[in-house]
This record gives sequence, structure tokens and C-alpha cells, in this order.
Amino acid sequence: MIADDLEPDDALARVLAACTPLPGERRGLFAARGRVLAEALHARWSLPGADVSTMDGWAVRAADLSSGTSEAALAVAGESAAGHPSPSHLQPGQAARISTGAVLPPGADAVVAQEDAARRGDRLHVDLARAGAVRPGHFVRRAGSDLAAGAAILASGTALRAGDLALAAGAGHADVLVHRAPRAAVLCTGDELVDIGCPPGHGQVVSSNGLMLACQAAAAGAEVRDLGRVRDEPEALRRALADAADAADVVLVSGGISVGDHDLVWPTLLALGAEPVFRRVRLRPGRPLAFARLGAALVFALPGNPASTFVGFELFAGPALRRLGGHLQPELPRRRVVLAGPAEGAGRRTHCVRARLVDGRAEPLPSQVSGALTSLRACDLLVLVPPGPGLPAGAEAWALDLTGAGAP
Ligand SMILES: Nc1nc2c(c(=O)[nH]1)N[C@H]1C(S)=C(S)[C@@H](COP(=O)(O)OP(=O)(O)OC[C@H]3O[C@@H](n4cnc5c(N)ncnc54)[C@H](O)[C@@H]3O)O[C@H]1N2
Ligand code: MOO
Repeated sequence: MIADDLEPDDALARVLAACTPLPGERRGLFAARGRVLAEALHARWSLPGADVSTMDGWAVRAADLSSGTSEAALAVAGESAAGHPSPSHLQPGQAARISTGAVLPPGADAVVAQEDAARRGDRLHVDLARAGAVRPGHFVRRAGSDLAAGAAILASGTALRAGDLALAAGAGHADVLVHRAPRAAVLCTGDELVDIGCPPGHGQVVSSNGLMLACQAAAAGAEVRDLGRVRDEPEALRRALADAADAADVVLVSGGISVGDHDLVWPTLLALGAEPVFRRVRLRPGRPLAFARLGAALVFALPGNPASTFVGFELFAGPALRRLGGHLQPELPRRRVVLAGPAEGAGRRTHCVRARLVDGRAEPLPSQVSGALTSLRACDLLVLVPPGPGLPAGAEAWALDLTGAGAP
């Protein structure tokens, strides 16, 4: 028997149980950003590769500057510039010009900053009072101090960000094995819908859900195909759903999932041979939210009210897309919040109250009507108000945080 009227956590568990991370593919580093590593990476060489200077100044032998006097004079001998290491051995009593990042010449073991020395002809006068104690390693970044060759740098399952990719590049990788991005197809149903940019006639509405879902799915790491809208007509819907399921890993359908005479999505999915997983969730907004497998695709039938579509995506479809993309923690982060205003309850359902984050507190948006687009304006948090009468201002609650990587 198909599950019905599930608690949101139970529904999410069933969604995630249906998702297996997609296979790996090799991508160049820029193309791998946002993707999840499907292999562990190790450093191909040590970083830095040699002892290098951290300052523009003079490579020296520390032993030459340990006399206890206030000034020392050294003979200027050669230069080591970044990309042009000096081949000659630094002899006792000598100093070589060196730039930041350049390799210390053989024989040198410390660097005196330019500000702490003055060159006069071929002599370098080091102001030891200013430079302080110059010991071996002074202003030197040792070979391998950042990373030893062979060291683990990034674990499998890492969602790759700019710094991670820079590390991979610096440590010798030009491409990496990452999980394939899930393909998401977005389909809006409803005879009342008109395309974006078209003024709606009497009884019509602009199909804003398709755009919203496409943005949300892209933010969850999907490659998105917006299939536009389809009329509440059985054959058209049957073809559109079958084509969407052939072309995508995840099909996001908006509207037509309630129980009205023109709500055809569920019977059409069943007629197509979809395997139902659940039909409804104890959630407001978003109760008539259904989940099924159709062929190799996972289908989320989201209720058409804009807030219901939005919330249904964030609670269930977003985590599914992230799990398919290989994320180890696909759920939105949860945080404990203090309410800046009262939050209404939704009877036996969890009320997903849309809220803004203001001075660290959750301020419920003025409208919580599921058909109101304004209930989504500047939404930072989905506050999970437990079944019951609601919560007063000042109460604590759990909230799903939309401000991070998962934010649309
Ligand atoms: N007898 C019952 N009626 C309803 C129930 C119920 O339990 N028993 N549940 C209600 C709840 S809760 C919701 S939510 C809605 C869901 O209905 P549908 O998924 O069938 O959505 P539609 O009827 O197609 O549309 C609802 C609403 O949303 C607007 N919409 C639809 N698609 C879009 C779009 N692409 N862009 C923007 N807006 C869209 C549509 O015009 C309607 O106003 O069912 C209740 N009814
Ligand atoms: O549960 Mo419906 O999604 O409130 O409007």
C-alpha cells in the first residue's frame, strides 16, 4: 500500500532512500566547481617545493648575524628572484638579493627583510637592532611545510569550492573525478498558466513556478531543463511526463496534484506505470505532495501554490538532487532560532513558516498564505512550527537555513 499523510521527516527518509549518488566523471577544475569529489586526492609533490623567502630582502647565513653587535656587514653576492633560483652557493659573510617566494640559494638559511638592511655599493649593512634575532628559518617557508608529497588533500565526498580547487591545482591535479550532476526537468501544469512576460487574462496567472524551480534546482547542483507548461489534458500530460522522465534523473512537476477534477498528475503517473512512494505529507504549505519513480527517474509532484512548490522543493527535492550529486549531507542545515514574532500552528501538520533573519532572530513574513508570492520575498528560513497551536514571539524553534549553499 502506498504511504500517505507522512510526517515530513519520514517522507524525507523515503526520498533519500530512493537516491543513489550518480557515477563519477572526470572534469577540469573550473568545470568541477560545486561538484562533489568521487575520489580522494593526494599531493603529487610537496608544497612549497623548496625553502622559499616570505619577504623581499636578503638571503643570509644566520650564523653571520649572531655576533651580538648592533650592525653586521655582509658582501652582496648574486640574486634569487621568483622563478629564477640562484645556482651559486652562498659563502660565509655573503648576502644574496632575494624576492618573496624565491628559493633560498644553497648555503643560505635565513632572510633579512629589505627594511632591516641598507646596501652601500657591494656591502650590505644589516641593522640587527631592527631585525632582531635572525635565526635559521627566519622569514623562510620550509620545503613541505604546507604539504608533504603524498599527503591527503581532499577527501572523497568534498563539495568543491574555490579554495579546494586551488589546493588541488597547486598539488598537481588538472582534472578530478566528480559525481555527475543530476539532470532535472521542470514541468508546470495548468490551463490557467501563461508564459512569463505575457499579461494574464481573466482567471489566468503567470507561470512563475517553473522559473522558481529551475533556480532552486540549479542551486542544488542540477543541470536544469525547463520544459515549460502543459495543459490539464490527459494525453498531453501523459506525453510530457513520459518525455520528462526519459530525459532526466529528477522530474519536478508543479500543480495538478490535489483532488479536483482537473488534477491529473497523480492518475497520469499511475497510468504510466509509476511506482508510488508516497502521496501526501503532513505539512503546510505542501500537503498534497507526491513522490514516485517513473522508469529511472524520480518524480516530485509538487502542489501548485507558489509557497507549496517552494517549500516542497526545499524539503524534499533539493536534498534528493544533492544526494544524487554525491553530497554526504544533502539536507538543508538546521539551526535553532528565536522567533521575533508569533508563528501560527497548522493543526496536525508541521507549519513551515517562511521567515527573514533579522538581527539573528526569525521574523515570520507577514503573509503565510500558500498562494501568496509575497510570502517568499527575502525568505531566509523555513521555521518548523510543530503540530499544535503555534509559537509565541520569543519562543525557540528549529529552522531550515536557506542562506547557505542550498539557497536558491
Ligand atoms: N478538496 C481539496 N482541495 C484542495 C486540497 C485538499 O486537500 N482537498 N488541498 C489544497 C492544498 S493544501 C493545495 S497546496 C492545493 C494544491 O493544488 P494543486 O497542486 O492541484 O495546484 P493547482 O490547483 O494546479 O494550483 C494551485 C494554485 O497555484 C497556482 N499555480 C499553479 N501552477 C502555477 C505556476 N506554474 N506558477 C504560478 N502559480 C501556479 C494556481 O493558479 C492556483 O492558484 O490544493 C488545495 N485544494
Ligand atoms: O498545503 Mo497547501 O500547500 O497549504 O496550500
